[in-house]
Amino acid sequence: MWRLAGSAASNLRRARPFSTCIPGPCIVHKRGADILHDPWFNKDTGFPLTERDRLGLRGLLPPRVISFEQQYVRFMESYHSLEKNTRGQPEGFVSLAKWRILNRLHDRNETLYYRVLIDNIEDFAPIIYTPTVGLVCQNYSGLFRRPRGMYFSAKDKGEMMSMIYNWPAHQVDMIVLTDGSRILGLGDLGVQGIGIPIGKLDMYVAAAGINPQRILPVMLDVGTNNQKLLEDRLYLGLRQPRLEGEEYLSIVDEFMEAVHTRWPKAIVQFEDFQMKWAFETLQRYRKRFCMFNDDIQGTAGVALAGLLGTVRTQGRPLADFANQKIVVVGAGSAGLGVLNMAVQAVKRMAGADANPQFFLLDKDGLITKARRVIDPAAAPFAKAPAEIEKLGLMEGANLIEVVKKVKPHVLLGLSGVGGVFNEEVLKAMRESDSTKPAIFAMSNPTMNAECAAVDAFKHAGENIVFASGSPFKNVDLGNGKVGHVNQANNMYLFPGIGLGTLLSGARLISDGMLQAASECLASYITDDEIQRGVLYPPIGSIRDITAEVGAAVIRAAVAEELAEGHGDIGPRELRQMSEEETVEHVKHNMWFPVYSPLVHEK
Ligand SMILES: NC(=O)c1ccc[n+]([C@@H]2O[C@H](COP(=O)([O-])OP(=O)(O)OC[C@H]3O[C@@H](n4cnc5c(N)ncnc54)[C@H](O)[C@@H]3O)[C@@H](O)[C@H]2O)c1
Ligand SMILES: O=C(O)C[C@H](O)C(=O)O
Ligand SMILES: [Mg+2]
Repeated sequence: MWRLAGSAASNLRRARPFSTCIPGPCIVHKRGADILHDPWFNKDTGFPLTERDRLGLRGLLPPRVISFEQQYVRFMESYHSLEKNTRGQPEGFVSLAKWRILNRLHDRNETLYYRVLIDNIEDFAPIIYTPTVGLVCQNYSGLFRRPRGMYFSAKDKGEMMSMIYNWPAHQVDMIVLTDGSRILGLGDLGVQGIGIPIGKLDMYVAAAGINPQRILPVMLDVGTNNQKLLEDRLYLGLRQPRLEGEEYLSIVDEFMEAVHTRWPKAIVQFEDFQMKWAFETLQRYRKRFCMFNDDIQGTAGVALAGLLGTVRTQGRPLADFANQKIVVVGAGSAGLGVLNMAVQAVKRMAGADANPQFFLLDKDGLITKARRVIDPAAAPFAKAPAEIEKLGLMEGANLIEVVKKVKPHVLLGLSGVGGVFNEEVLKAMRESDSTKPAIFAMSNPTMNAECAAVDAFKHAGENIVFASGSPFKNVDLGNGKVGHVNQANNMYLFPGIGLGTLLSGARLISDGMLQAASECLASYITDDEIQRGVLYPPIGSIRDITAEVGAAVIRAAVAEELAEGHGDIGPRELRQMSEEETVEHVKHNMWFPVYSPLVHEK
């Protein structure tokens, strides 16, 4: 019987798996030192003596066998002493040191890595995901020690069909793909953007229980337009300007064909593509491949769930969403994705003729039909000049004017510009027509957030509802009152979208499946939580919420007759499952990190 000390022990106990599946033996095709160097199978000092004999490991490890639980405690102790030893150091330095220690474990022993990640997700998500992952991408070429995932470059044209077979796993379920052109709000980071697919897939394992042997982060390196990187002698990507037009698309086409040939049912999540390619590739592939764009579609679902929550915080019926005045700052892939989904929701609630009160701004101010050059994707949301003249506004009006004149219920930022919700803008939100004005500063990472949580409560008032894309601490409002900070991040949906699609066996991801995911997230929050300004569940319960979202996606796929089944479970069985049974089915299929007995096979 082992004993654990302090919080490491309680975390480990609290996070017992809800999955009942007992892992069977795992077949390995290697022996000896090769196993110790393979993070998928390595157990470090945790190999039992019988296994050491069976796998040719005797003598390659110190004699004492250390249990999984002891290894866990040991890691957490070294993590906590790192925290102690770096106290008072600059924030970026500390975050990178934490990322390094986690990354070393990731490279060495994935089972232990994912166990500590799942059990401590609240503390570790800000390290392996936003905001630290942004810093990691910015410094990737210098931090690089070992490769992770696959790199397809413009120089590999014509070779991808054979290259895809270089990946050692027989089966891949989930791929996250980027071309590095718009990494968070940090711009074009070229090959260094690979950190994002890695972080997203870590969330897939932690939140959705996707087996880490079946995930694949991919970088499509078509060059970079980041001059600083092109001049950096340590830069690890192609030192050439980005491919454009047909040349670019032919590279993405070739990659998608190669993936589809080897793993016809793998799901591809497009991540952090600059806007023009984000929309173009979504349109190009969504009917042919099982894919989605997380920044357009995942973000939209999370934002819509939060927007519906804000209607509830005002004590109004959900149908009142059709009357909400929402100012969206940022007309890129994320902002337009949100508006598309929000308009669809209004039309469902108030009929096709409804005229949503949504206002869209980009770097040139309020977008109206009077604008000379307008992006086709933004055109449907451009206001008619006559309509806004009534409010005393005109084409290109700046943010402060718009907020003062519109008095919006919600101010939502997806601009990538840190601090654009300045003191004046936030103070103007005090005149909002809502009893509970909502401020969503959704841009990432932290320094690119439109405002910090503390400033939002200070300037816009204590009765606001606040959400940000990157985590902020709750705000102490004095007198025992707390301003709750929500994290409006697509991490609440993409893992469930991927897992639900996988288990449904659908060959494509429909709008209905995405809408079901968003509605499921929206309905997860109780009235009591809503009263406290809580719009999203705590990240500590992300595995639970992902199971619910996954089940909602499966049921939508079944209802639309897209579900073809997965493994032993066919479409008929899926159709016959009740709502609760579907959730149980999803939970049962979530991978959970424990050491499986290893059996060698040649
Ligand atoms: N919280 C989340 O889940 C989430 C999801 C996706 C994207 N994001 C964040 O949203 C941001 C934008 O992402 P994107 O893919 O839409 O980028 P994008 O480059 O496609 O779009 C950015 C938009 O912001 C506009 N903009 C720039 N400066 C502005 C200013 N001063 N005022 C008003 N608008 C301005 C641009 O004109 C453009 O329309 C990034 O920081 C990203 O990290 C967050
Ligand atoms: O990566 C995130 O944290 C969210 C989102 O996908 C983004 O691009 O900012
Ligand atoms: Mg993204």
